[in-house]
Amino acid sequence: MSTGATTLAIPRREAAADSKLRDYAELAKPRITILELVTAVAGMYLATHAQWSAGTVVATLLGAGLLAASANTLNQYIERRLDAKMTRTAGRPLPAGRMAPVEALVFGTVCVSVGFTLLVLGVNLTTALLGLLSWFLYVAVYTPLKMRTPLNTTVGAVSGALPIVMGWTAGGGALDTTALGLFLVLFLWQYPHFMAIAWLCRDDYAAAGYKMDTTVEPTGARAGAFAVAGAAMLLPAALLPALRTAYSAQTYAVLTTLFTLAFLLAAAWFLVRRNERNARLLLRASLLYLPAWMTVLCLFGS
Ligand code: HEM
Ligand SMILES: CC(C)=CCC/C(C)=C/CC/C(C)=C/COP(=O)(O)OP(=O)(O)O
Repeated sequence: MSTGATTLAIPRREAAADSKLRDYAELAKPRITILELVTAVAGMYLATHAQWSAGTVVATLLGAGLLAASANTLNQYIERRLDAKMTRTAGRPLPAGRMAPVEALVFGTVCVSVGFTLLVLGVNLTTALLGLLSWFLYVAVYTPLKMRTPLNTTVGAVSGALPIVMGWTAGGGALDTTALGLFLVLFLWQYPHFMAIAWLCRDDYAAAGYKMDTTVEPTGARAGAFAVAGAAMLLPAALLPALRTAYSAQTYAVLTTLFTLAFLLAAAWFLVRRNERNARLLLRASLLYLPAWMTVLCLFGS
């Protein structure tokens, strides 16, 4: 009998360790963090034309990844009681009670310390400071502002647009017009991306008391207008990073203009008919737009 108890005990322990690991991963919001890291790789590729050292790539990804994981963890630590009120987030480790808040606090603090140190020592000071700025804006400005004003989105968008610039400076790029162009594309892209989500999750946001564009103006017309404005301004902004390039800039300009127009169309369609289907379409378009733009940028814009 005791043999049976032993064989059963091991898988249970493994399962517990596995679910603990999954909880830590969930604190880092892996899908957002991974896409952020992909943008950093694109920025770095552009600066180095892939003549990069493996050490710098690893240090940049690890450092930026730890900073993003920390920011997302501390955001969930601060919002643990509010997350419990929203269907979308109630199952997260803290609101669901699977993890003690102090555990998340320690994890978030360790990640930001290690991540920042890694960027200072293994990459360069500019990249480390940009990372710290992004972390600070997300944790200390964006997160508390969500309860006060819909302007929170603008602050969140600055934070979310910095990792591509971090990749650029990690690869030796200067804070010049190319860096500004990269920043602007990511900054503007977040308006259609988030206005679609703000519409889809408006009941959740209202239940928790968040001041989002779709809770302070529930018809969604304002959110739709922001989505269209963001996508429209992408048309000139997306051309900036290719200004310094030679012959292939034309191919880049044509392709980027084409799918920015498609993105704009999805935003306009959402503004005109604000329903679940069109909001999902716009969200999906946003998640396709970024990889498409980065691919074209790396192939033809560098
Ligand atoms: C103002 C800035 C932003 C806000 C407020 C925001 C908010 C959100 C929220 C609430 C979700 C979850 C949607 C859901 O559960 O259905 C989400 C999904 C996502 N966001 Fe964002 N986001 C922002 C910027 C970004 C940035 C900068 C990136 C990466 C470059 C990003 C990448 C993603 C990805 C990959 C998803 C996952 C979609 C999925 O679950 O399949 N977001 N965003
Ligand atoms: C290098 C570094 C520090 C990168 C940070 C990147 C980062 C986390 C950007 C913020 C993007 C953003 C505003 C997401 C939404 O959070 P939310 O709080 O609205 O999402 P939620 O409702 O799902 O919690």
